[in-house]
Amino acid sequence: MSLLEVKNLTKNFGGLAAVSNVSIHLEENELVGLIGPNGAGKTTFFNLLTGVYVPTEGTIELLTDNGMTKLNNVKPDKINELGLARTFQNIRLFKDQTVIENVMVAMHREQGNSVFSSILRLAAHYRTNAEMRAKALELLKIFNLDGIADEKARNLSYGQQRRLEIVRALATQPKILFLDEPAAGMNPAETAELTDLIAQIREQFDLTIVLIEHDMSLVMQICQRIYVLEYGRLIAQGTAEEVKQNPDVIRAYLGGVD
Ligand SMILES: Nc1ncnc2c1ncn2[C@@H]1O[C@H](COP(=O)(O)OP(=O)(O)OP(=O)(O)O)[C@@H](O)[C@H]1O
Repeated sequence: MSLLEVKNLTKNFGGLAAVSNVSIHLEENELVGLIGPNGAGKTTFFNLLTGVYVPTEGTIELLTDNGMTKLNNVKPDKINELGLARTFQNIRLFKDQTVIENVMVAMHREQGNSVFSSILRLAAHYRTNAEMRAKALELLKIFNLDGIADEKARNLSYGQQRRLEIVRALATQPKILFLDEPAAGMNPAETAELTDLIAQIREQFDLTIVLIEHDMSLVMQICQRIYVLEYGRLIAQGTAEEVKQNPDVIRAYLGGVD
């Protein structure tokens, strides 16, 4: 059984099929790339898997303690609780809160929707605020952000803000992490550092990671499998080598759409 099974997923916006009949599977602890020209449907696909959009057709099923559980129609908060976390193409931080506050808010979210139950569970989980802070600092350290934990998020460099977004997603203790263009706007040195970090957190947290990325070298370097979308349809899948040589992929990219 796969960790996540997506079958014949379709999302129509009026007459436009942004995602059309796409089937994929994700296994435990793998790093998978999702690529394709601009407008191919990559972000829409993430939005479907994380509950932002309800699919027009098809099914999304996650392996949980109760077997395969259907995620169609499940709200984003609940999906997050079930173990799916994501970052966004446009950075979404609480800019006027500090770096560590941004992480601690995300840790709260991990505990559920109801404030009351969240407080009870939090109390059991992290007995003190200090304990929670220590946990947040541990995560920040991995991303070399612990030294600026008390800085306002808005004062961080672009690359640091992108890394903080990943820490926030990790703070919800996901099984699957969806990263939407994590290296966008980064310089080559920052991108190389991020590439290593993504590979490292997969190991360390036993995660499955799905990556949308325009930086092909990043995708080709670290992804074990790659899915390619074009005009909402899945046109290829396989290893980096297989995908690179696929005539449909070459045509899609040389077609000048991207
Ligand atoms: N909420 C929406 N309403 C209408 N059309 C939408 C909506 N969201 C996306 N689309 C359209 O669906 C198609 C796929 O968009 P999407 O953003 O998923 O592509 P993408 O592969 O992530 O592109 P990019 O690489 O540019 O981020 C595009 O034609 C887009 O204009």
